[in-house]
Amino acid sequence: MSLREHALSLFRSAVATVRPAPMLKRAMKLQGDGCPQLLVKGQAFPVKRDLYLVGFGKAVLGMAAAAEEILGDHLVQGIINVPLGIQESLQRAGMQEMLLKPHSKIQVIEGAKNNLPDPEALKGTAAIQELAEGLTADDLLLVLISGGGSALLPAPIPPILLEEKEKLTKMLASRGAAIQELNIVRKTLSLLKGGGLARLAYPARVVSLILSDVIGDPLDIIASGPTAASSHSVQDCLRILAKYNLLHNLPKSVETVLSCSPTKPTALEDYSHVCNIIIGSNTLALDEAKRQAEGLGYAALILSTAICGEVGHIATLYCQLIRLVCLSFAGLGEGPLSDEVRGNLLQLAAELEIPGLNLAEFLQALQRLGPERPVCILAGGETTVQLQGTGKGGRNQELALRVGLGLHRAQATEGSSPPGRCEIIFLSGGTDGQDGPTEAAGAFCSPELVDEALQEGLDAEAFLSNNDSYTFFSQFQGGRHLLVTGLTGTNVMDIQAILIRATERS
Ligand SMILES: Nc1ncnc2c1ncn2[C@@H]1O[C@H](COP(=O)(O)OP(=O)(O)OP(=O)(O)O)[C@@H](O)[C@H]1O
Ligand SMILES: O=C(O)[C@H](O)CO
Repeated sequence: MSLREHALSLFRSAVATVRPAPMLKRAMKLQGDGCPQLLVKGQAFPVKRDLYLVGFGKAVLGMAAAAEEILGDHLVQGIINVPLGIQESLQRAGMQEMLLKPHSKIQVIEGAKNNLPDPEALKGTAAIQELAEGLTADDLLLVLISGGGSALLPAPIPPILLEEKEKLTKMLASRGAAIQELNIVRKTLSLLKGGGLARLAYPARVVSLILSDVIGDPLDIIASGPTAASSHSVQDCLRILAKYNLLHNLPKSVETVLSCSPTKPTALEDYSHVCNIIIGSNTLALDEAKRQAEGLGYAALILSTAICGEVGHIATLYCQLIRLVCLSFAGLGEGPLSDEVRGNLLQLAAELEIPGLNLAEFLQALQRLGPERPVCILAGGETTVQLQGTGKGGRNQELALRVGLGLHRAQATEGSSPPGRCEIIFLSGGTDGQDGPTEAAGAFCSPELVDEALQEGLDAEAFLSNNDSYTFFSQFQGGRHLLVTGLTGTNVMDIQAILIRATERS
């Protein structure tokens, strides 16, 4: 198998492990007939009367199908908001287990085309809101939450219009706001986000099962925390709007809502009826990829599950890591050249502030690896892209193209192939199967990409400067380097795999 096939198979197995059905079945059970109890990760919740289900997010269809199977007749009614086209896409992909059965008690509403709130998602949200409002103290509400939930549960506080909120979030995203910042703003302007759904469902017991797509798994940020106490205030929102220079041209309606927002977050006591439980994350997916890589004969290391920061800086980080491995394969793991690369990497890591990353320790582990076995470096997280151009792309394709360009430049300055001649493949992909508003999940690259593209008349750098990575990869070698999986029905952020093996020296 080629490195590329290995990378693809690692990506696929990482995604398979966080598919909704196996994950939900591992996490939840219904126990006892007379007085049934819902058991979630060791916690018991008595089902006193009726059991309801709501959900929103890219992975929620499969989560709901698995939940309905577990809950059986105890489930009275459910409503879920899921991405537009997901049922057809999963059907086409033969992923029947992610679809609801024909006489399901769960109503499915599809919306949020291209991960943006729309009137369909608004309609679904109104139905969820009505269901939550009608619950009593003896009811239990199971809430299924996954990434993409923010766009699928829009409820702008009047008089804010949906289009106004959409425009503002789009502007924040395009100026490089991180998901934390984006969702702090969304929470402030929404009825159901920031714990609003849990408050509406009171006095019913609320149990939320959450598939995390945010670094560090923060309950109040994932899908904008509709069932979690928010630790943020209107001042945090104002600070973010000021940071991105948006404070001075806000719509009147947004100004009105901001001026009436409570200055303190809601008290924790208001959430004593709620239990939020993370059932899946990027870590779970990367652990599986590592296991698979080892099975394929690689010395595999996980760099971090919290990769974040500007895409260009992360590309540099990966290029330098690749260089270090190649130097080590060439027997130059110790010496001035490697020391220089290590110094650059530590400097970069200090600037990037990737949560929990101990790069010095990682580099030591890397140094201990010999050239006998191929090396696999795995990482996960979510980079940010500051859009400058008008092209089509996503952060994974942009990252792959930048890494390709970086490896090419390094070769050009060294005047030869990487020392010791290494075969290298880099893959970056979104576990949801959709990278930005494109049909691809991500892309592969290698150090040869830039030269090969030039032979086809494609200038990688020009595409990058227009944020047009998707167009580049679609045209280059007939789209061979695009990672196309279709919607996967799950979502635990992005995954990167770097595979390197030593080749014969020339
Ligand atoms: N032309 C482009 N080139 C590079 N990145 C882009 C481009 N257009 C959009 N993006 C990036 O794509 C991201 C939005 O993609 P997507 O809708 O997949 O978001 P997401 O973060 O996966 O959504 P969620 O977090 O809700 O699951 C943003 O980070 C945005 O900067
Ligand atoms: O929906 C959202 O807000 C993002 O996917 C983060 O969870």
